[in-house]
Amino acid sequence: MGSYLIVHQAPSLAVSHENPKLGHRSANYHPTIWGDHFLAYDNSDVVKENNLCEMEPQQPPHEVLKEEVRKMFIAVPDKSSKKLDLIDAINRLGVAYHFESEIDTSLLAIYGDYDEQINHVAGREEELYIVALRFRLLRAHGYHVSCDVFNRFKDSEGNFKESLAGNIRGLLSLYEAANYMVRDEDILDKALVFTTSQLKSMVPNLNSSLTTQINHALDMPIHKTVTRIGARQFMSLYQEDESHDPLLLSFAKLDFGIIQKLHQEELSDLTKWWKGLDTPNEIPFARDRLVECYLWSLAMYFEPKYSFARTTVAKLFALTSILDDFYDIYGTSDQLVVLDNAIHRWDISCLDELPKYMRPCYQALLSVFSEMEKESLKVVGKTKSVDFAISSMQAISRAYHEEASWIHDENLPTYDEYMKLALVTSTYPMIVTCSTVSMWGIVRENALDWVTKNPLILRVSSAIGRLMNDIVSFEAEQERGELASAVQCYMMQYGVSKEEAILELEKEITNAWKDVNQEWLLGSASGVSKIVLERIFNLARITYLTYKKEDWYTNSFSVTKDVIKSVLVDPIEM
Ligand SMILES: CC(C)=CCC/C(C)=C/COP(=O)(O)OP(=O)(O)O
Repeated sequence: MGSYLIVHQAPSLAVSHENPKLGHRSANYHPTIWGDHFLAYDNSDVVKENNLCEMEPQQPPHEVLKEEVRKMFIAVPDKSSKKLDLIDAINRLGVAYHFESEIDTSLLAIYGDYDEQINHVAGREEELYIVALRFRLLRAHGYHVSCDVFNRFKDSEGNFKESLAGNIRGLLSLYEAANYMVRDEDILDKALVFTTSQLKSMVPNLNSSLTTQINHALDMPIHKTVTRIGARQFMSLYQEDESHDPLLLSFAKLDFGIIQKLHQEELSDLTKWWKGLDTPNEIPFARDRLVECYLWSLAMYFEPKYSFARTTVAKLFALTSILDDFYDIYGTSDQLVVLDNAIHRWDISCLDELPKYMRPCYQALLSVFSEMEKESLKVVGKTKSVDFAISSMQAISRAYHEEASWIHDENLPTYDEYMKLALVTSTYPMIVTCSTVSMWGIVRENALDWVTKNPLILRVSSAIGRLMNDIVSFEAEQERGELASAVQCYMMQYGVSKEEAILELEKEITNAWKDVNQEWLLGSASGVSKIVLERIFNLARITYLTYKKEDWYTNSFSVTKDVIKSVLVDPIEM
């Protein structure tokens, strides 16, 4: 396998202004660090979705192990705390998708007994772990259980009992549970502050394994973790835990390896497609980030049955990233008018009107949606839904174009004006619409009606994306003439400093997560497609990883590289 690190260090992102007023600027983005790496994966030995029984020769068959895990799951009574541990491990190891109905049945029973079980608990410190775990698993699966269960761990002054201080397991469990808070749950706000400070203060005195575990949790709570990335990391922790189940671990590793091969094959095909666009030569000023885009799409859905949606959405992320660079960086005002019109006419005959450098991207865009039509015709016998997907792409183009006019006119909109467009250019409404259409046959038609109404969970996760992105990238964008950002517009509208603006926007992000949690619970209870809700949730998760410190999408020399390596390159050791 060839080396994937073509470029060994991040070049500066200094901007070159050929003509800042009219466009044709460049942000000097570094080239792809993956090159043709994924082309090298040989497709012939890939185990496909319908052939998951194939395995490494010395391993027990995948299906046999799966049935053993199923038996083990059924053998543990729902009333036992061991069941909660097992559900948690299965979830965190990334194999819950094999046991959905078993987990649902158990959690329904656990939910049925919730009040009774809680009444049995006297609030002893050692019970904090299990109370918090039960709460977390039920909320994660859509049950709106009450946070009053944590009252019993408070002292007469309403603070968490000091005696909980040494209870690492309980504190970690409460910390993870508190991340599922919705608005007006003061006790969970307090729990998060209390557990965070307690855990941080313990770190210097703990052994290295516990330190890793705590630092890891503080950095990335389970709730905000992308399943596939979390699974890879959790496997090592689980293996070190003396009470781990070797059979479950073997199954999880085997499953991870099989799916990794499928992902490598998909990336190999995508790389061939991407090479057809010849981005390094045709559009050298644009970000060449196919693999990073695939990671985003993989974060939304890793399971084999979503292969078509996953690859389609990866293509859309990659093409949208190029469009963003046309509008933000390189296109002149006149060229952008032609581009936006062509996207609105959605007709291959527009090709000749476009500047040469825009043509491959336009052509590829139209053909991705044609593939979507073909698939839709094949799966449900009609293509109407693809019109909604096209409209969502046209809406992004229009919004990008309006944003570009702010750049060219050196105009700073108010925060409210800015956010109206910026929620569209976050890409989430388009991605979720196209994703829903690409999952045809797996989701029901009314899911698309719901998505096109731009429900609250979609609006707030778009806000998380937009605000997190802007907080880490507004200064670099400003240097190259993109004045409008959430931070800048907020400062202007409210007459506050940069620091104050960022603080306020961070509060908005915290509240947005509470709304995502609330809408997850409400949506689950009111019959909204869980499959679609989960995609939106997962978008918020990959956003959190990508933008929590810097723009790790644009800069591939970052955690993104390590994550891609761990999920898509490094084989799993059995
Ligand atoms: C993986 C993803 C999210 C791909 C979609 C393309 C995109 C909009 C990336 C973010 O770029 P940016 O930070 O330059 O966005 P903006 O210009 O909207 O701030």
